[in-house]
Amino acid sequence: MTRSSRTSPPPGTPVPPAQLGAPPPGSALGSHYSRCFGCGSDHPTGLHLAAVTPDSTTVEATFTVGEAHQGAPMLAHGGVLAAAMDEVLGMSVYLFRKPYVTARLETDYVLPVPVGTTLHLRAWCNGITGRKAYLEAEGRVGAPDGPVAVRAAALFVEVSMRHFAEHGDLAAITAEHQDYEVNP
Ligand SMILES: CCCCC/C=C\C/C=C\C/C=C\C/C=C\CCCC(=O)SCCNC(=O)CCNC(=O)[C@H](O)C(C)(C)COP(=O)(O)OP(=O)(O)OC[C@H]1O[C@@H](n2cnc3c(N)ncnc32)[C@H](O)[C@@H]1OP(=O)(O)O
Repeated sequence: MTRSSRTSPPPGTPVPPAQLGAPPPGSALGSHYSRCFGCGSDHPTGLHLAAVTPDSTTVEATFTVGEAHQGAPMLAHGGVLAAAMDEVLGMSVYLFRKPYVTARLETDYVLPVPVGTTLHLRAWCNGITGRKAYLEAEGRVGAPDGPVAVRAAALFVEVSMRHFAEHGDLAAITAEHQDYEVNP
């Protein structure tokens, strides 16, 4: 396989500026889908992440680890933490106003995260080249400048809305995304 496993952009890849139509600085981002495990308000056991963008290019959210998120007794499950990172990474690339999906996600677990911990999550884009977006995120304990407990780096790949229509549920997309043309 010749596919590169890199999650950081090739040298010289530009960091994209804020896009026309991106939410203004300070905006709450809302959920992209009400039944999303990461951000959906109608998901009964989801993470219910609510994010803001301070600057139209990065995303911030908090996630308090609950009893439902345990792996070892009273410690966060690594897969749940990866899901939280995936969600904020996805939200951050969506600021560039195109649909993307996660192609590769790397997670570094730096500190154990006890139940009851509030993680301050932040995600940002390090560069976009063609369909490939290189993203990074971190989760800090207790405060935006607290110790880093989790780091993530990811490659997201741009897709068309047809991706979600063909592989998922077109009716659910049109119900919640009237702003999108599935077949532009
Ligand atoms: C109501 C419904 C709403 C629907 C959503 C609507 C809009 C979105 C709106 C808002 C979103 C906001 C927030 C979202 C927040 C969180 C969501 C979390 C995101 C996820 O959780 S999403 C689920 C998990 N995700 C998948 O379900 C993907 C499954 N997968 C595929 O669908 C294909 O695999 C795909 C499309 C990735 C590529 O397929 P493809 O055929 O289009 O393109 P191809 O293979 O040519 O790749 C092109 C270039 O990427 C390189 N590349 C590809 N994969 C790579 C890998 N793994 N490692 C290294 N490089 C890779 C190639 O090497 C090539 O590179 P090069 O161009 O240099 O050759």
